[in-house]
Amino acid sequence: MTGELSPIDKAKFVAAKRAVEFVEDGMRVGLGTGSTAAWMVRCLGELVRHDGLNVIGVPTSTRTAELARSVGIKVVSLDEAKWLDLTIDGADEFDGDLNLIKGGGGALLQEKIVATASDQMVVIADAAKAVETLGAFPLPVEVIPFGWQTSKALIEEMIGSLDVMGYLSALRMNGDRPYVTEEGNYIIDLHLKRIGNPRQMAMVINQVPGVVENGLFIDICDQVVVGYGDGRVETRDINNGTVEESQIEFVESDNLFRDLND
Ligand SMILES: O=C(CO)[C@H](O)[C@H](O)COP(=O)(O)O
Repeated sequence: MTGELSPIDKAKFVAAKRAVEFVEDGMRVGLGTGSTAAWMVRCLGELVRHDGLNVIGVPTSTRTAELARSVGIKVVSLDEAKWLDLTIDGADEFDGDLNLIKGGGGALLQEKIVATASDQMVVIADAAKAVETLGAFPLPVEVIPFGWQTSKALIEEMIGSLDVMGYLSALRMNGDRPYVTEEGNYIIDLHLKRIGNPRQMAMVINQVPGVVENGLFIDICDQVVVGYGDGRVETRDINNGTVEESQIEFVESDNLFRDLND
């Protein structure tokens, strides 16, 4: 079964497997969205079903909620949980300060709210997500549909004076229609190539009327667990500056390795 996994899936899987070691009995856990987070939900489900781990999950999207329920994790809303011990989520990019770009999967708003409501955020990623400077991945900005073209023009105007290499922006599409988030909003992807000052960028973008949130996660992430295709895992901790290395074994399991296309 594991022979069917690509190196990138193996990297995502081992990062996820290591990250669920952070989950303790009785915790309320934010469950991220995306292909790496889906591995984490499956790994957590295994611990719930086979080891009797008692956790409550707060999902960041409908697809994560469905997956979590299907693997046996009890799911509640953030308002029911109120505060979380830990959130584990993927990212599109992370830098040396563990600042992130998120939202490639369109769930940035719920992801940011859930991560911010957590004592600890652990990001899981394959090594290709590590960058020196954020911005090669287009920065998603969630805007309300009303007047979105005006918001887009204002964003371009405001970020034009910041430390970036380009400021092309594009409305995210789903076929021939705008992509619509779970909150009914649109996403504008900013092709900046390089974000010299992510903190300033995040603040400036959120000043534009119509902007709901942007995909820059500044000072939110505590640890990044980086997976490699050969099973190696590095856990980088921003609070104590440590990098811990470990090796994760692939354990064949029909439950874990199904739905690879999630
Ligand atoms: O921010 C996200 C979804 O909004 C994802 O975490 C991000 O896009 C990474 O996804 P993947 O693990 O599939 O590469």
